Formats: sequence, structure tokens, C-alpha cells
Amino acid sequence: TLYQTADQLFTKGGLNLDNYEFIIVGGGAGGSVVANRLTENPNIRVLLIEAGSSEFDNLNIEVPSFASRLTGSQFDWNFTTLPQSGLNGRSINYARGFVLGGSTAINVMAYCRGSQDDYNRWAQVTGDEGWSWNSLQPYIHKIENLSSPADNHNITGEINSTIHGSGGPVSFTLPGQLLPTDELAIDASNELSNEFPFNLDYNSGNTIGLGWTQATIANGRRVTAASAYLVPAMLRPNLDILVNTQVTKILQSNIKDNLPVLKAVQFLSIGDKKIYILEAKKEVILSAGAVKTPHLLYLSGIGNLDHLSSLGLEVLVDNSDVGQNLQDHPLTTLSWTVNSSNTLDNIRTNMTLAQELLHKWNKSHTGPLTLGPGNQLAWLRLPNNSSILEHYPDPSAGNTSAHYEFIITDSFVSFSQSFPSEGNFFTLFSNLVSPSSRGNISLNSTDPFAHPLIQPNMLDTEFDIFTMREAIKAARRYMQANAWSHWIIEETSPSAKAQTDAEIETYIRNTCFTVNHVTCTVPMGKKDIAGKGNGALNPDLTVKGTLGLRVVDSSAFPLIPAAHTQVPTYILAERASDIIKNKYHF
Ligand SMILES: Cc1cc2nc3c(=O)[nH]c(=O)nc-3n(C[C@H](O)[C@H](O)[C@H](O)COP(=O)(O)OP(=O)(O)OC[C@H]3O[C@@H](n4cnc5c(N)ncnc54)[C@H](O)[C@@H]3O)c2cc1C
Repeated sequence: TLYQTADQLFTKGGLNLDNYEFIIVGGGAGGSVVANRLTENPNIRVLLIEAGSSEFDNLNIEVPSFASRLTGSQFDWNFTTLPQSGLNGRSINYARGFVLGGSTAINVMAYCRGSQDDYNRWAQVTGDEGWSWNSLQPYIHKIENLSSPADNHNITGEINSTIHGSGGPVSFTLPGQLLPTDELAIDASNELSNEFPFNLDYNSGNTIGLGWTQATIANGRRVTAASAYLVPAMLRPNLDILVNTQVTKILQSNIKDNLPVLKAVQFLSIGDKKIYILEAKKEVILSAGAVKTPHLLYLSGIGNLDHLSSLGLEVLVDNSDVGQNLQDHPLTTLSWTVNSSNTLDNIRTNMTLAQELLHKWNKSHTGPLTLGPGNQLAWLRLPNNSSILEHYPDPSAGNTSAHYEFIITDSFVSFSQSFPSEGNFFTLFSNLVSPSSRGNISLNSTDPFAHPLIQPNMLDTEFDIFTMREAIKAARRYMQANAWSHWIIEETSPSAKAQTDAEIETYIRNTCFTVNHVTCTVPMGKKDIAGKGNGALNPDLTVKGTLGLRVVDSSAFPLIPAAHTQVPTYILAERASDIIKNKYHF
């Protein structure tokens, strides 16, 4: 049952309120999976509490190409970072989903599992072989439902269908509308195949190369964690979902074996003055995402002793890894004017066309509005003899993980400039996907409604700025392919003026933004080993030094995969669900 306020839950929920085995905090990628999987057993009662609304069928959420309207909207927590010294003192917007489905309801939908090396490194740092690529295969397949693209075109040569699952909750597909730049992008890869080889499927375990984008889109519509996992579970009598309600603290219910048992949650609905408390019979599962999960742990007295004491918070568990280890992917863009009047820019500049395409989408869920991220992605590594690797440890997980990514886009995109009101463009995103910078989340207020301090420390290391610079040079080399010669006119300013290393660095620091992949802020580490650097969580995602409390979301990653992060979160949550089911034998 879906409840809009806590008051409704308490008046209509009746006597069952004391009978939830699990209370899940946050209905995003992590929380939705666990809510679905645990309630597969009709005897297990689960309450999922979500701070945002249940409006995940909003038109702006459903139409894939409206994704850019969602950041800064009512579906975004609208966080801002602290000033970033690596970005010439700029603070940047730090979007997180505030609606059922969480950030999967506002993201750009790229479907990327990550590489085999990414997961094998998770297994290595946690000492749990269950996190390795091979061990995770059943979960990777269980998630997937490879679907036809919106235009039903033949996808042979665009994906290796044999390595994908079908019948899983998360439908995904290839671009639903082919673009004139598609053939050029592939031809340029074939032409410069030494540096930019074609990869039929970057989800094979080896991401390296340029290939067709897979995205969480089906039947021309966005697929969210809510549509994939919550909608099918919503009618189960053993799942209650409470929206518009923010959990403000996890409370200690008792002490067992000298450890605090944290199985009670305190929460408040929007517009409601009353604070409620409910206790789970088995566990509280934190799935509030990489910004809010550490925030909630701090408010509950779990974190670095000095930090909590300085705020006057009672310390239940001194755990210095909570809120540390933040990892994210920075991006920058280069744009070119093109020798064509047929680009996706027209949807932005021609209102009549935009109306027609929306009409088409409403009628048949087809057309360019079914497109998500660019139609091709490239995952690339620095050359092995790159000078930085002579004196700087390689932060990537291994040879199947990229250092940087391109997103190939048939229009103008920028996160630092206003969009031109006319003209036709081409844009290449360069994203740093194996960063070595580390940030943190901290508090300067104990008010649960005040935003935490977000310090990503973007481009804080020599490796990160070097690799961003090399990515820009590589982007220019790729665009020099003959395949592009009749399409591309010239690179636009201000990037065109940035030619020397120093100028490119200035351009990057002035324009860099985030791919919105904040993760790793409550990292798992080796089992039962306490102390700074050993992880805030055990490999089974229980919070070290506590009982009854587990984290299942992207904050639990020990290291960021060289991939977009929604699918790694789904994978983590699928395995977590089995770990929980096994523990309690259901
Ligand atoms: C703009 C944007 C673009 C992105 N693009 C892509 C992409 O193209 N491909 C990709 O793979 N990934 C992308 N991502 C990242 C991806 O969506 C996230 O990594 C993923 O959703 C993280 O899952 P999560 O469960 O950790 O957190 P979320 O999905 O963010 O879920 C957390 C949930 O917890 C709720 N919550 C928080 N605090 C509380 C509280 N106190 N009480 C109750 N509820 C609470 C939130 O409202 C939210 O619903 C993007 C993200 C954004 C924001």
C-alpha cells in the first residue's frame, strides 16, 4: 500500500505497524531492489520510507529526452557543493533524486555494468569473493530485460545479445532513433581503430572501445527503480511505502553483545508537525544514497568521534570512514559547429518542431524524444607509456576499466555556457571515470533538514587534471578522422582557444561539472576490521560496530566503477537482498 503521509500510515496501518521485519530508508536504486526482493516472501513485512513524492510517472520523468529538465526541479534535492579549489573556486549543483526511484528518476539513463576489473577489485578490498565479476554474474543477469528500441530497428552489430538477460525487472535498450552522426562515429572508430577501437558491447566485462549506448529506456519511456522494482511489488499486502516522509535519525533500541542495536527509525512527513518512531523486528536498511546515508549515520551518532563531538552529537560508534572516501566522475565538453541543419539542436530552437515531436511521443512513444544519453559511448585508457603512470599509481581497476569516457552527442551541450538560440552543433563529453581525488560529506548543523556539507574535491590530484587534459586531446584526435570531415566545421569557443597544456587546464577548471556519480561515502571493507581506512561497512553491508543496521546503496561501493553508477547499484542491491534472505533463512 502507498501512503502519502505518516499520519495516514498510522491511522490506516492499524496494528500491523509493529510487525515490519525490515524498514528501508530511501526508494532509489538500492532501496527499491531490496523492497521488491524481500517482499517476494509473503511472510516478510517491509516498510519503505521515501522523502520525495510518488510522482515518478510525471511527463518530464517519463520522456527520456526531457532528462535535463529534472535537475533543479521539484524531483531534485538541489544540493550544492562547497567551493572547489580544483574548479577555480566554483561551487557546483549536485543533483540527487527526490522522488520514488531516487536518482534513477532524474538521471540520464546510461546502462553500464562496469568492468570485470572493477568488481574483482571490490572482491579484493573487501576480502569477499562474492563481489567478484564471476560471482556476481547471476545478479547481473537477473536484473536485465533487453528490449527492442523504440523504432524497432535491427540491433545486430550494436550489442552482443547473448551476454544479456531477459525477463528481469530493468528493461533497457539501444537508441530508439538513429541519427546522421551514428554512422560517422562508428566509421571514425574503424578508421582510428588503434586508439578508438569498436567494442560491440561495453557491458561484456571489458569496457574498452567505442560502442552503441545501452540505456534504461523501454517502449520509448524511461525505466526507473520505481517502475522496475516498486510498481510490480506495490500490490503485495506485505509491502507498505510511505512517501513525502523524511527519516531524521536511526535510534538505538537496545544493546546486545556490547553493541548498540539500531532498529528504530524516527521520521517526519512534509507539512506534518509530528515526529513518529517505528521499530523493525529484524533490520533497518539505509538506502538514502551517497549524500544522505552518511548524513543519517552522523545524525544517529555513527561517524568520526571528533567530528560528532564538535557538533554536540552523542557518539554511539566511532567510525572514521563514514562520510569519507567520496568519489565522483568530473566531466567537461567540447562542441563543434556542423555542416548540417539536421541535429537535435532543432528541438531546442524550434518550438513548432518540439510540439510536433511531443505529440508524436504522446501518440506512439517514438521519435527523437525517446533518446537518452548520446547514441555512442567510448571507454578509453591512457597509453601504457603515459608519463603520468611513471610516477603516479594508476587509479583504474585494471586493463578492462577506462580512465576516461566520451559521450557522443548530436547537439550543443554545456554545463558552463548558455545554449545558443540558433545553429547546429556536435558535442563530445570527456568524463574522468577512474579519478584519484577523494572527497567527503560532513555536517555543520545537527538539523536533519539542513543540507550536509559536500566536498567532492574535484580535480584535486595531478593524475585527475592530467587525464582530463589528455582526454581533451584525444577527443580532438578522434574528431580529426576523415569520417567527420564533411560534418564538422570548427570547434567552438571558448575551448577552441585552449591549445597549450596550461590553456586546456584553465578551460577544464573553468568548465568542469559532475557526471552526478557521487558514491563510496560509506564504503565496505574487510570483515570486522575496525579503524580508519578499513571501511565503514562489513562486506555483507552491515554497519561496523552496530547490530540491526545495514547500508544498501551506492555509498557502500569501496571504489567507484569506471561506469555510470545506477547498474552497479542495482547489482549491489540484488546481491545484498540474497545476503539478507540467507541470513534470516527466507
Ligand atoms: C542528474 C543525474 C544523472 C545521472 N546519470 C546517470 C546515468 O546516465 N547512468 C547511470 O548509470 N547513473 C546515472 N546517475 C547516477 C545514478 O542514478 C545513481 O548512482 C543511483 O541512482 C544511486 O542509487 P542510490 O540508491 O545510491 O541513491 P538514489 O537513487 O539517489 O536513492 C536515494 C533515495 O533515498 C531518498 N532519501 C534520501 N534521504 C532520505 C531520508 N532521510 N528519508 C527518506 N528517504 C531519503 C532519496 O529521496 C532517494 O529517493 C545519474 C544521477 C543523476 C543525479
